[in-house]
Amino acid sequence: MSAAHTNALPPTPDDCAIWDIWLSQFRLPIVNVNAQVGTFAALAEAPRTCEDLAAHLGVDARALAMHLAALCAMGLAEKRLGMWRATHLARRWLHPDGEGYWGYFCRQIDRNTHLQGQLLESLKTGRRPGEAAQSDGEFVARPAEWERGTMSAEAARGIAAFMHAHSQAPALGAATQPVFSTLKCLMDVGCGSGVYGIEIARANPTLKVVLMDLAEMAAEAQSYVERAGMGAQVTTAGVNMFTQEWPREADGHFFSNVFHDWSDETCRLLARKSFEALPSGGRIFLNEILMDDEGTGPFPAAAFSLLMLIGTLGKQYSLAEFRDILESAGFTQVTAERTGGGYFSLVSAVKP
Ligand SMILES: C[S@@+](CC[C@H](N)C(=O)[O-])C[C@H]1O[C@@H](n2cnc3c(N)ncnc32)[C@H](O)[C@@H]1O
Repeated sequence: MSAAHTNALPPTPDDCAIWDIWLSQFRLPIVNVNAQVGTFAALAEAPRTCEDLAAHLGVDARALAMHLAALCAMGLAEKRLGMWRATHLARRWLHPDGEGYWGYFCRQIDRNTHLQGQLLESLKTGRRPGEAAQSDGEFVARPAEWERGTMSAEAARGIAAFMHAHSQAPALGAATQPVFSTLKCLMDVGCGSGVYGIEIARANPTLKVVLMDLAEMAAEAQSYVERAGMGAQVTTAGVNMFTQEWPREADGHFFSNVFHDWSDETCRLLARKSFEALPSGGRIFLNEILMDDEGTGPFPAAAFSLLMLIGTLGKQYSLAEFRDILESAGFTQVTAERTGGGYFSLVSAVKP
């Protein structure tokens, strides 16, 4: 298709259908892994908290919480007053003693044994599948690159292309948010290809944008800036957000899909670093697919969270969890809105 033809297409920021397609690969393996560890049988016997259920099954409670959210979103578990139980569907069709137990069928029809194995291991251990799995799964190997604080130019190119695809629509959605017009300079921290900073700059011609990432990724983002013809407004900075001083000129810090890569403790550290570097009145933004407050879904957030479990040190957070993290650093006025960019929401808070 020619560029002219592509540009003539309506500029929709909605790519939810594509997300539904790729996240659907998690559905059957989640059911099979939970049948295997005994989740349905245990939740058919008695309602239990996530922690009690984890102890009963001998699995990791944090990982189990992510599975329960996905099972709830699929109609197989429900949460009432903090207690989880199997729904009538799961009691009838997924209890191993039930007449017409679907477990045998689902197990045999599931061809995605790779994902099944990764989900099972991480559910049992609470950690990413081991080194052997990391070498043969593309998206598993990639985050390990940035955790070392450095990467090859080739790895940066691959990660940027991967991220660019899944971030183009949500970047268009984020860019329409009026709050960015109130800022002078926005720093896109952990920018990847820079797609968010580029689109937000395009929508706000007086806004200066700094794309910040590890040196190799910042160099890669520079090529996206040049291709977009946005060099007059958008610059890049190679900075390790954990070990180096942050540039100080920005009155807004934007993180997309960055907090979800890290533990609660590391997110608190990032929030503190942002707070220190912002002026009074400055804003922090977290662009993420949010879990609901109860940890009961929705499915895209729960499945994406499981991808984080097997590939990173993080998970998808709820607004309640982000509020706690941001307030612990000193931020106030924590709010969130769906941007219209796919499933993403923009969390925003202010440094008093
Ligand atoms: C999941 S990607 C998100 C990219 C982009 N924000 C997006 O949503 O498309 C996480 C980004 O964080 C960056 N990152 C990881 N560790 C970093 C560090 N120590 N300093 C700066 N950036 C880092 C990675 O290089 C990567 O580009």
